[in-house]
Amino acid sequence: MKVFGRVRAAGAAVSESERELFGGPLRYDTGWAEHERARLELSMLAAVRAMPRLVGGTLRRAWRADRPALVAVAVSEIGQGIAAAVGLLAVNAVMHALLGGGAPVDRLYAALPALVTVGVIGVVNAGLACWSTSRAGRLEPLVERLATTEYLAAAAAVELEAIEDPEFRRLIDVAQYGAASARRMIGACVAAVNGTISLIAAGGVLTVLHPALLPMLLLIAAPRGWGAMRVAQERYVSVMVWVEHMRAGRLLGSLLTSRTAAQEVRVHGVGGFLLDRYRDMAESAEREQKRLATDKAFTELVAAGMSGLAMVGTYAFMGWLIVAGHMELAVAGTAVIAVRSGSANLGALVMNVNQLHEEALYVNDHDRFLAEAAAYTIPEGGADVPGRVGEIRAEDVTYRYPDRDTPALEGVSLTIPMGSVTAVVGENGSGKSTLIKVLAGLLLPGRGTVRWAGVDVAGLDRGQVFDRVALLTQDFERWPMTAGMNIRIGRPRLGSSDGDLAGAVGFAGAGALVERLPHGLHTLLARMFRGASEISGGEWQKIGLARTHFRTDHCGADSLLIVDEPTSALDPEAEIAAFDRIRQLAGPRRAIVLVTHRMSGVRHADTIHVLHRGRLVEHGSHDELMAAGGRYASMFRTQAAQYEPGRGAGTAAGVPGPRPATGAAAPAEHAPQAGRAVSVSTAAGAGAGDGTGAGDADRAEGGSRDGTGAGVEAGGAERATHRTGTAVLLVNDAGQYLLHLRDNVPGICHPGTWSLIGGRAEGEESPEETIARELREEAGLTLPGLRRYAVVPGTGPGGVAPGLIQVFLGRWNGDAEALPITEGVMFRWFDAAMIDRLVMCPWTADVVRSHDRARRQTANGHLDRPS
Ligand SMILES: Nc1ncnc2c1ncn2[C@@H]1O[C@H](COP(=O)(O)OP(=O)(O)OP(=O)(O)O)[C@@H](O)[C@H]1O
Repeated sequence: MKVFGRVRAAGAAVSESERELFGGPLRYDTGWAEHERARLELSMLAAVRAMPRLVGGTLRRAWRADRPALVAVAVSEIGQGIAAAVGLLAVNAVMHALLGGGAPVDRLYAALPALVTVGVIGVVNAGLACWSTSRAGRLEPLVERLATTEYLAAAAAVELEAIEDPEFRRLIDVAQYGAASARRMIGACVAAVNGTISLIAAGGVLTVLHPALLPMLLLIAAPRGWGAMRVAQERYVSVMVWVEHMRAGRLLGSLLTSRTAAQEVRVHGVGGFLLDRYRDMAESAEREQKRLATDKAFTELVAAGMSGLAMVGTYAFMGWLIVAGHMELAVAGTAVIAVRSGSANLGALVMNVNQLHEEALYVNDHDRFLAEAAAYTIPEGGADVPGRVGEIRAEDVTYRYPDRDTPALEGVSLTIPMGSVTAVVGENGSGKSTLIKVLAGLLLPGRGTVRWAGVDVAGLDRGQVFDRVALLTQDFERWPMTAGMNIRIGRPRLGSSDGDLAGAVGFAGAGALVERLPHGLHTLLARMFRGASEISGGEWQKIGLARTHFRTDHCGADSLLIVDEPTSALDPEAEIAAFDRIRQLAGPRRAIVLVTHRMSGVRHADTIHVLHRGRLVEHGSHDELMAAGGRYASMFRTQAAQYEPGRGAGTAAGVPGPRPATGAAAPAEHAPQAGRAVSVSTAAGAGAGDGTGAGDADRAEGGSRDGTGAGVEAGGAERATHRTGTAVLLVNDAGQYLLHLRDNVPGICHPGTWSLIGGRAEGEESPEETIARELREEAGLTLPGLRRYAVVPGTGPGGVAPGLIQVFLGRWNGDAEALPITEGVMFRWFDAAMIDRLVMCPWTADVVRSHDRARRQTANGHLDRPS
C-alpha cells in the first residue's frame, strides 16, 4: 500500500470471465479517460485555482435558470459568513467579560449583551440557512432541467453523420451525466461559498487575535484536505479501471432476466454458465472494493495523525503565548473556538471543492458536447423546397462514414423521378441504406451532390426536405406508447381522434389487429408498463405501414417514400399484401425507393439499381436486367432456385412457402397502379407433400415449355412431383387482371379438378402467348397489352393435381370491387359448380359468389364454359 506519491491504477485486476466473455478488459476509451487525466493532475492548489472558473460556470447557468433564487442564495450565504464572523467576535467579547476582573455576577452581567448578540446571530444564521436551502432547492431542479433540455435539444438537432460517428456517440453517452452534475454543483457551490466565507471569518478573527494562528489553522486542516483528495483520487482511478467491468457485470445480470434471451438461457443452458461468470466478475469487483476500503482507512488514519499533530502543536503554541504573556486567557479561549470552527470549515471546504471539481468534470463533458453538437447541428434556414420537386437526382455521390477508410458509396449517379418506383438491391453492406439516407438529405455526400428539384440538398431548408420524406424501415421505431400514437407519430402534430387514423389502419390491414387489442387504438404497446399489450413483429410491421400511410397521406406536395426491408417479419401472405400496399402508395407526386432482398418485391419496379461495394453496377427494368444476365439476374435466379421443385416446400413465384395445412398454396402478389407495374401470382399446387413448383417466371416459362412439349400425359408418369400445368396471372396495361389456370393435358376441362383448359403451346409460344391465343380462340376475348406476371407450374401425380386451389384476386386489401376482370373472364372459365369446389379465402369467395349472382341476374349472362 502506497500512501504518498501519485495515485495509480491498481494492477490490472480484471477477471478471467471478462477475458473469456468479452475478449479482454473492457475500457471506455474517451470522456472517462479525460476525466482520469484531469483528476490525476488535480492537486489542492489546482483545485483551488480552478474554483472561480467552476463557480462562475455554475453561477451563469443558475443565473439563466432563476435569477431571484440565485440572488437570494448569494445574499443568505454572504449573510451567514458575516454572521459567523460577528458571532466569533461576540464570543470573544463574552470570553473577555467572563474572564475579566470583578464579581462573577458582574462579569455575567458584562457578558450579557455579547451573549444576547451570540443568540441573535444564531437565530439570524438559522434563518439565512433556511432561506438559502429553500432557494437552492428551487434552483437545483431548474438548473438540471435547463442542462437536460440543452443536452436533448442539441442531440436531436445534429446531423445524422454525428450520430453515426462512434466518437460523438460516446460523447453523447458521457455528457448525459452532466445535467445531474450541474444540479449537484449548485449544492456543492453553495457549500463551498459558505465554507469559504466562514473560513475567511474564522481566519480574520484568528489573525486579529494573533497573526501566527492563521498558519497554524492551515496546518491542522491541510492533512485532512490531502487525505480527502487522495481518497477521492483512488476512488476515481478505480472507477476508471472498473467501470466497464461493472457494466459488463450488470449486462450479464440483465441478460439472465431479459425476455429476448429467455429461450436460449433455458434451452442452451446459458443460465448457469452466465451466472457463474457473473459471480466471478462480482467477486473481482468486491476484491477491488475491499482494497479501496483498506487504502481509504489507512490514508485517513495518516491524515488524522498529521492533523492531530498540527492541532497539538497549535495548542502548545497558544499555551506558550499565554505563559509568555503574549496572549490573554480570554483571547486564547476564543482562539480555541476559532481554530476548531476554522479547521472544520477548511476540512469541509476541501471536501466541497473536491466534489465541485468532480461534478465539474461531468459538466465539462456536457459543455464540450454542446460545443461539438453546435458544430454538427443541421443548419436552419436554406432555400424553400418547391411544391413540385419533379425528380431527385444523385450526381457522382461519394460518402464515407467518419470512422471508415473506404467509402460506403462511390461515384453513384441516379435519378428518381416523381411517380416512379425505384428498387435498390445489392449484397449486404453494398451501400443501399447509405444511399437512401443520402437521397433523403439525412447524410450529406462528401463528394458529388444530391439535388431535389435541381437544387443541392445541402442548400435547401433541411426541415422542409425531411417534411417530404416518409421512412418505413425494417427497424422502424416501436415507440413505447399507444397503438394510435404509434401510427399518429408519422405526423405527430396532426390528428388526434381515432377517426383520423381509420384510413391508415384500414390501409395497412391492421383493422383486425386493432380490434383484438384490449383498448383498441388506446392500447399501450410497451410491455414494461402495467396493463400494456405485446404484439408480434409482423403486427408491428402493420403498425409501421399504417404510420407510413398516415405520414404520406398528409403530404400535399411531391414527396419521397423510402421503404427499407419492410416485410422481413411478415408471413408470405402479409408480405405480398405489404408490397401491394406500398405500391399503392405510389402516385404522380410521390417517388418510392424500395430496398429489399426479396426479389419478388422488386421485380415490378420501374427501375432497379444494383449496388456492389458502394458502386452502381447495373440498372434497368427487371426484364432488361434479366436479359443482361449480370449480377441482378444471378441474384434473382439464386433466390428463385430456392423455391424450385425438389428443393423443399413449393411456393409461388418469389414468395416463400405454402401453407402446409391446405396442401396447396396460392400466395399472390399484385400491385394495381394504373399503367404501372402490377402483379398477382397464384400457385396451383398438389396435395401435401407434393410440393409446388415455382420460381421466377423464366424458369416457370421454361418448365412450361418443357412440360407442354415433352409433357406428362394424363395418367402417365408416376413420379410424385412433375409438372402438369400452369397457373398464370396476367395483367394488361389498364391494370386488369386475368387469372388463368391451364393444364398440360389437352382437353381436360371438367369440374372436380382445377384444370380448365389445356393444350400444348404452339411452336416457341411463351405461356402468355399461349394463353392470349386460347383466350382469343376459345373465349373470343382480346386483352390488349397483356403481360405476364407470374407463371406457376402446377404439379402432382397422375398429371392432374387434386382439386384444391386457393385463389387470390385483386387487391389484397379487400378492394375486390376494383376487379374488372373477375366477371369478364373468370366466370367464362368457372361454372357455378367449379366455384364451389375452389378453396378461396373468405372474402374472395364472397366476392366471386356475389359477382356470380349478379352476373346470373343479368339478362345476357350465361355460363359460358369453353368446351
Ligand atoms: N454508421 C456507420 N458507421 C460506419 N460504417 C457504416 C455505418 N453504417 C454502415 N456502414 C458501412 O457502410 C457500408 C454500407 O453499409 P449499408 O448499411 O449502406 O449497406 P446495406 O447495403 O444497406 O447493407 P444491408 O443489406 O446489410 O442492410 C458497410 O460496409 C457498412 O459496414
